[in-house]
Amino acid sequence: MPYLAEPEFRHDENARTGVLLINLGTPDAPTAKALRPYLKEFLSDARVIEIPRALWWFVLNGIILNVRPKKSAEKYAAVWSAEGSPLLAHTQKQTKLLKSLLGERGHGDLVVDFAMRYGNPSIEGVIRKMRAQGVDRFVVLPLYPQYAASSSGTALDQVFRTLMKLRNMPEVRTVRHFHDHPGYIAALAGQIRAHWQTHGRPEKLVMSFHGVPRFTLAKGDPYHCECQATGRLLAEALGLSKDDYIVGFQSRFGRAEWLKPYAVDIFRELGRAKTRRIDVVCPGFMSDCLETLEEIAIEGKEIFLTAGGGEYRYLPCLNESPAGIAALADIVEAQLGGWTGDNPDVSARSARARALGASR
Ligand SMILES: C=CC1=C(C)c2cc3[nH]c(cc4nc(cc5[nH]c(cc1n2)c(C)c5CCC(=O)O)C(CCC(=O)O)=C4C)c(C)c3C=C
Ligand SMILES: [Fe+2]
Ligand SMILES: [Fe+2]
Repeated sequence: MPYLAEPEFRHDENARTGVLLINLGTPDAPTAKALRPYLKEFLSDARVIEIPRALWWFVLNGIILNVRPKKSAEKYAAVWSAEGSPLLAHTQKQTKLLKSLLGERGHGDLVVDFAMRYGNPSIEGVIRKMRAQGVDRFVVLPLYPQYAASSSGTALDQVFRTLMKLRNMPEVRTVRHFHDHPGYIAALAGQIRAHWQTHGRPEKLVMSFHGVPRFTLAKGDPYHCECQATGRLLAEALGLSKDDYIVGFQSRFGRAEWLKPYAVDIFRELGRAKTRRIDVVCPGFMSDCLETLEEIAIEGKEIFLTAGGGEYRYLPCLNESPAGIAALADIVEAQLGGWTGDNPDVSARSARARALGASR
């Protein structure tokens, strides 16, 4: 087995705990040239595209990678900022803020970092970096509130693939979802309530989640149910009745049926019904990204207004909001049980080593 190079084992070092946040990843630039390798890595993942590999290889390499990079690059260019990709910029800031909040809560010894499932910084690269900093206990937190095999599942796969290459296996705790976490729901509700205090309430609140192929539901993926649960809990927190809100699914890819109702159909139908105002939130995304800023804030608005709708307001994701960061800190803290302070094994070992040294 070809192991990765690791620091030499030391008797006298305490275990260090690391928090590894994982997000999806994003191209290095909003250009077709940068999109191609990013899409190739993403769409070659068997957790994402579940059709026979040989057939998919021809479709991906023969059609998709010749057409999609240019089209997607134009969309990315519409949301790219001076800080680069919004997804990357938000994830970087969230990591910093989380580290500082955990420090304020007495966990200043934690190593906190982030990696991307596709593109840079890679999961393997960041795990190696954290190992070099002495981390041998990992809390892994994919930044997806709802579990899907195609998001959280594949992020964890990549962590485990990396661990397979380590001789000295670290301890690992993984967070598979937080779709019903009270802090997360309260953070979402607080942000929406604050918006309504200033701008009044809409006729309908649309909660748009990233879609997945419909067949994954029948095959046991909990994603659909977790999105519905988040929607219900958020509506309860806001005191909404069934008629006040609707849950939909966006970002359909390919021709297969995906989870319904499709967000685009909701926008069109609410527009046709001359809805006075809709507010749109994307609770499944912890950060604004291409899917929220382009597909929902720009395209969705156009569909609604063109169909005859009145006012369309897109409300940002949690991003750097203090309540969102506090929810992440709560989730991490819940995983730290027994992992903080000195490792008794190591303390005993180093005391023995010191005693031995003194007696020589
Ligand atoms: C929120 C969780 C996500 C799930 C579940 C998910 C499933 C999924 N996605 C695709 C295809 C694409 N998604 C793309 C972008 C994208 N997807 C998510 C999140 C989930 N995807 C995010 C956060 C982003 C934005 C990344 C960014 O850089 O801002 C893209 C790339 C863009 C494009 O060309 O449209 C593709 C492709 C599938 C097929 C899938 C489930 C099967
Ligand atoms: Fe996606
Ligand atoms: Fe999209």
